[in-house]
Amino acid sequence: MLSSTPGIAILRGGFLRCSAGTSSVRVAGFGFGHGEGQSSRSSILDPRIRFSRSLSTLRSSDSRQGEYHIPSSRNQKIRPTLTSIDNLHLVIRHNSSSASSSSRSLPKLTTTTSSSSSSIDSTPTESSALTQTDSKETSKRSIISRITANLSLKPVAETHAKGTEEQSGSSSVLKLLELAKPESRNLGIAVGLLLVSSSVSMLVPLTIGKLIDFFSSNSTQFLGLSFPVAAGLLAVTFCIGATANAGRAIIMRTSGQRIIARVRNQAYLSTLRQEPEFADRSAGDIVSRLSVDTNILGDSVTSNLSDGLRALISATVGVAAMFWISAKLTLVMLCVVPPVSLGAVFYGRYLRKLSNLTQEAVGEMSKTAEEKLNAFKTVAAYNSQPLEATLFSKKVDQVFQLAKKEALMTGIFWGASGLTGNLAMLCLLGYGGHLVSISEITVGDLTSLLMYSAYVGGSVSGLTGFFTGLMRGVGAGSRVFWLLDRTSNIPLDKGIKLPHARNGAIRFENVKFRYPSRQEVVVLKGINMTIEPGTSVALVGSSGSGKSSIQQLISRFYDPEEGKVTFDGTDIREFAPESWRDRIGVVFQDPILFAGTVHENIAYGSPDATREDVEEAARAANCDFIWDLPQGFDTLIGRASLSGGQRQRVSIARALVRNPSILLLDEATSALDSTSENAVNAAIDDIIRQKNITVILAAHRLSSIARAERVVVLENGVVSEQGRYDVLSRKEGSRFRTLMAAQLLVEKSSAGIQEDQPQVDEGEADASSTATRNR
Ligand SMILES: Nc1ncnc2c1ncn2[C@@H]1O[C@H](COP(=O)(O)OP(=O)(O)OP(=O)(O)O)[C@@H](O)[C@H]1O
Repeated sequence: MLSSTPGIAILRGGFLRCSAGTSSVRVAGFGFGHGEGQSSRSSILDPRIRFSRSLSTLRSSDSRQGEYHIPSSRNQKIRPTLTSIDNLHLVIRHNSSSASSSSRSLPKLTTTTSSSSSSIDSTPTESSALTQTDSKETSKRSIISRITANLSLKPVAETHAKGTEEQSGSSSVLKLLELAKPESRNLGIAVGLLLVSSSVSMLVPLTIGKLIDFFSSNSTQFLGLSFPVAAGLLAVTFCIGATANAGRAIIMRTSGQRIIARVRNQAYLSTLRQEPEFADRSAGDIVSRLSVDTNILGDSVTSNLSDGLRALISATVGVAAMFWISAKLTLVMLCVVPPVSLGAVFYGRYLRKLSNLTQEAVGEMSKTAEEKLNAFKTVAAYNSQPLEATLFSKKVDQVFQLAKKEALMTGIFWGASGLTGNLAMLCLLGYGGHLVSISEITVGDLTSLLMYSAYVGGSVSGLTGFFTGLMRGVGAGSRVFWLLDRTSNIPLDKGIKLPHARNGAIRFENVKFRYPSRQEVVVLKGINMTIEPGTSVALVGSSGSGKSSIQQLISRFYDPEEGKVTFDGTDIREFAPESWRDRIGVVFQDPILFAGTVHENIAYGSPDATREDVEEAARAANCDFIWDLPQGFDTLIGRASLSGGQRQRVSIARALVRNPSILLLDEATSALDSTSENAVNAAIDDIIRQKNITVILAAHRLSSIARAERVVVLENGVVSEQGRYDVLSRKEGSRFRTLMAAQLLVEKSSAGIQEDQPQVDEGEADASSTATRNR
């Protein structure tokens, strides 16, 4: 079942077949992200790479003997070569239950000896589920369900299987059709109208041929009727055709737009439910998927489908009519179809590939522009316009190069198919003229044939356009579906609901963490600390020591790589993130305001907050300035229409209005002047004194740190010291004193030398300021 050789693990037996000669997988060097959701396209498609990634995770996260379940959908032959693990005891089991889905859940580590596996990534069980409903969660859920219900769509997770990488062509076509399903009634009507309008337009060549024969003969009958009656009937028929055509176009376009709207809403909802890291990494690309790709996709399932159907009907009816007029001539014409169709298939495939590349390049371009436009003032202040223009133009050039390739291919294809069509027409004229001269067909028949062949030619090129459009839609679809199908690494609604009444200590137990996007840096190397409910803790440490990271782990924007964060004794991974985050108020270092009124900004995330609640929170956060604004709380503000300090205070009010039981303040007073800082600190003091909110503040300033009951000093990824502020600041040689030396000195000198102030020697102050300069 397993083989354990220093450096090499060979898998065989009933778990995972292996054989010599299959390609080996080097574990070292694969920089995969933490968790399944970070996998690249190839890693999902290629089980060997999934396998290697899993091993690399195992290597980095657990050096104990362990049984490691690797989800694999194929019974693959694998011979992995472990380049840097010695004496690894490995059991690899082909797990049929996980094989059925392309699971993205974090892999589990279980002990080999225990039959009842003790999972590190424990999944919440039904028995531990708490039934108390949270009204805020319910209202949020109802908003989401309203969005999806209005669009007659099931929630993302139900509609699609678990996240897959970008779709293959056939599955995208199926999904494309699935998308059009809710519109099937409308589309059915449109197809009916299309049949009517196409049939009517196919009457035109026949009528013209008959007209020529009618006028070139002495007959009094046209189409078996008197000329005026026949002409009147034809006019009515053409009117019906025109009405049907208009109806078809209206219905098709409206359905298309409805499909686009539905996909956009779904894709955006799916994006919002991803873990923050995902959006940080690919915001520009997501915007491009939501705007450009959805448009292409919508066009593909409606206008393109409609044009394709019309072309198909025209071609079929046209060919039938041609056969009816002259089978010989028609056969001559049809010689052209196979080469054109073959060309269309190759061209369509090429176009699909190109379309994917183009959309990716457009995504990159949008990302670049978006990033720089968001930092417009920085660009202007550093006169970086030329540099930015150059960077953007490089991205534009990538799009242009791809468009050029497409233009070249399109030109060649259409030129060649046009030439083939014209040559066929010449053959038709020559051979048809001969048939007229031997009276096998009339001039009118030849005219009708010529017209039908032009119609059929047009239809064939329409079908080609349909095929290439479909391929383009499939390309765009795979990008949109990828977004729709992606399952978050931290699914918002998975887990138990946390009742508001429940409170307890937050405990970090040997927490190790690194950012998925920067695997080489271990930010937290084993954090252990306990924060009792209703107490306040200041996280102190040099810049980059991990203060914000700790707060992000508490918010569950990320999960630890090892160890756990518990609340009231329960791993916070067991709580549904939505329900857990409802307990938390966060004030970020760089608070963001949205376009809207001050009231809306403070009530953001608390839809039930009344004006009184908002005003109370604003008062507590010392937002006096709001009352002086022209329209008070109804004043419209935007991203940057308040000062930094005002933004920070609004942000504190936003956190307080949630009535949180945990308040995370990340440098919450860094943008405030000393008067405002004192006022906000006084507000924080009040909160701390009330003892019903656990306050965790990351701070550099002594004035903020001193408010907290306890100080936790972070150094080199671990807690190097913790204790009460007054104790640490007085303790000779404490890490805290060394870190704060410069500030303690300033404070001492500004306050005059007081007996009760901590004594800091010059050496410490120098060391600290030198360290700061060096950094
Ligand atoms: N999103 C991210 N992706 C990758 N690395 C990150 C990310 N955010 C922070 N880091 C890195 O993690 C480390 C800890 O950062 P963190 O923001 O937690 O420090 P901090 O103590 O809060 O710093 P500061 O006091 O300057 O705010 C730093 O080395 C930083 O570069």
